[in-house]
Amino acid sequence: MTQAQSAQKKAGLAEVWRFARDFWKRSGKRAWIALGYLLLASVVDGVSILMLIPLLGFASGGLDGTVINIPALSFLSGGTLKIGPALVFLAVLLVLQAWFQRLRSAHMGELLFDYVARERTSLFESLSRARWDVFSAIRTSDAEHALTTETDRVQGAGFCVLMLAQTLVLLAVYVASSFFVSVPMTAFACVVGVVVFAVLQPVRTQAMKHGARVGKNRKQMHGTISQLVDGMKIAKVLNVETQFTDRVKSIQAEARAQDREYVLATTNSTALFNVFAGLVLCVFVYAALEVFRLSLAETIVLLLLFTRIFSRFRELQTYIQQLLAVLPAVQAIASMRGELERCAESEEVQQPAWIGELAAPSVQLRNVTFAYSADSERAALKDVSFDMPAGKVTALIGESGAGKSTVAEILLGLQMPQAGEMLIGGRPLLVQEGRAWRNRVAYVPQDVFLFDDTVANNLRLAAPQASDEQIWSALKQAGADNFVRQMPRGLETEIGARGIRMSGGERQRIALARALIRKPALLILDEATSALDWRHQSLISETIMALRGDMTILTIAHRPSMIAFADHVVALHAGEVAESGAYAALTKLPQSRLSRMLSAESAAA
Ligand SMILES: Nc1ncnc2c1ncn2[C@@H]1O[C@H](COP(=O)(O)OP(=O)(O)OP(=O)(O)O)[C@@H](O)[C@H]1O
Repeated sequence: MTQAQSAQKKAGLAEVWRFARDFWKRSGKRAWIALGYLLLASVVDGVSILMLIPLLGFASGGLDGTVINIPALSFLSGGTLKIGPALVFLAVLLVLQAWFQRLRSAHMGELLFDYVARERTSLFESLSRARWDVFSAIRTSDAEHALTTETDRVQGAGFCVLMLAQTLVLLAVYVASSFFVSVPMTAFACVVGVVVFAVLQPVRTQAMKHGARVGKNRKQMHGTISQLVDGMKIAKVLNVETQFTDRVKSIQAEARAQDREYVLATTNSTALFNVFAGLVLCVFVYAALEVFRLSLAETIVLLLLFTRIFSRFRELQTYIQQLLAVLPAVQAIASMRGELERCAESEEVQQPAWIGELAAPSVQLRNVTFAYSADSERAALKDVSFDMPAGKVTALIGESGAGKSTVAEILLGLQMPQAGEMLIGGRPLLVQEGRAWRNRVAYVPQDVFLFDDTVANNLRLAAPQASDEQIWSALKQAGADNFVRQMPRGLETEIGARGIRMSGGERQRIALARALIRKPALLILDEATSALDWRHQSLISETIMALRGDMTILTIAHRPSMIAFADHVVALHAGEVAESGAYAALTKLPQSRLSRMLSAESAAA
């Protein structure tokens, strides 16, 4: 065995032990209760097998035969038993066994359910607590995969630990029972079981490797399939659905090849176990009858116990194998959670009085430099400084990739600049005040997110205490009240997957209403009206103009209609401020970026 193989073997079993200990500790007393019921059921099972000896004695010696040669059972009735009481006793044992097994299964089921629910919730909590820069670097499909498929595999790991505990208990009970019949024969069965278990070590090593490969493959499959489903409309338009199907087929074929390899290895191990068991059984019968001169009844019971002992060894192998195959999922989730926890935002929402009292503050960026990652070739924002006057509307313009959305993320406190600072009402915003600041900011992005829930609940996400009147008023401000009134159940209409489907423009108006209901100090509109027709755009423009003074507003837009009402304009170019000034002043300069943008738009119109 090479050094690497030996290290892997140790790592594998050490991981099994570590996970089992951790699982047991986390499951608390419920795991012990389940094990207690299991122990009771197993002891009853062991005794009922031993009961077969007197029963077989009756069968072979006639109904008056009563003497049994087992000291362990002599306490029952001084070593003698009649058929009637023996059968009643056996029946009671069977009922008890069934009842204990039922209690054990119920406890195990609840235990596993709670375990996986805790794992999933805690991973979700870690994701939701992570800093935005860390969260946004994770692919959506990877997060979904970890929260669904991988967490289900963790449940499988918990199940294997319970089954391993059960197998060990049963093994102990059967070994103890068969010791009462014949010590040497029991020792023989145990030695054979241990030897075969040891011989199958390479299969267990393979199981762990397979588990790691499966985790990687399934993550890739999940990511690709979710991308293909998202892109189905484009596939249809381009008439390339078959290419999509081919890609699914190819990742499926890869998964199939891996699974086949694993199934072959594991079924080989089971077959090997069974062949061994068959051969050893023959030797066993010969030794019992010819060497140890046991009675027929004792030999039959020993055989029964022997097959059970051997089956337990096979189960040990199977469950350890299965556990090793799912342990990579446990490790992947633990490392993802650890990573996220290290980058968690402070949970505490420090609510400094000055933020709570803000009405429509001035907002300034001072020499802000920001790069998405330390090794990125160029910074998304370079030494950016501009002012958003208190209670006024500032328009942020610039070509695609100029850095407008990055500015929005910094203003929202989601990203912290590597250099420079943001001043709110003249005060710098500290890292730990980011969450409190977001309570006072509303944001409407281009890609609107709405829950599959009622209209009212979508708005109450931003203001849980809002009354129906307040909701209607926000909808009216956003120009959404008319179409909501026409919906079958008004505010209580389900939207999204479970309810009616809305147009892009309608969704944007609901999202705007959700932002307005918060009565924020700063409102950020990031291409928020791109899907609206001119009539609704001008309606929203009027709403925004009316909000001037109540809040400070930043509008990121390409269309003149969403800029025309701005007091102040900032133009970005390649991450730098290229121009900044009053709207009226900039429009008077024919060479200003704003004038050129407006004239290009009107020429295109
Ligand atoms: N999550 C990210 N990770 C790495 N780079 C990013 C990320 N988001 C944006 N960038 C890069 O930062 C730069 C500025 O992007 P940003 O989205 O702020 O531009 P924008 O002006 O909003 O563009 P658009 O008008 O097309 O939305 C671009 O070069 C972009 O590639």
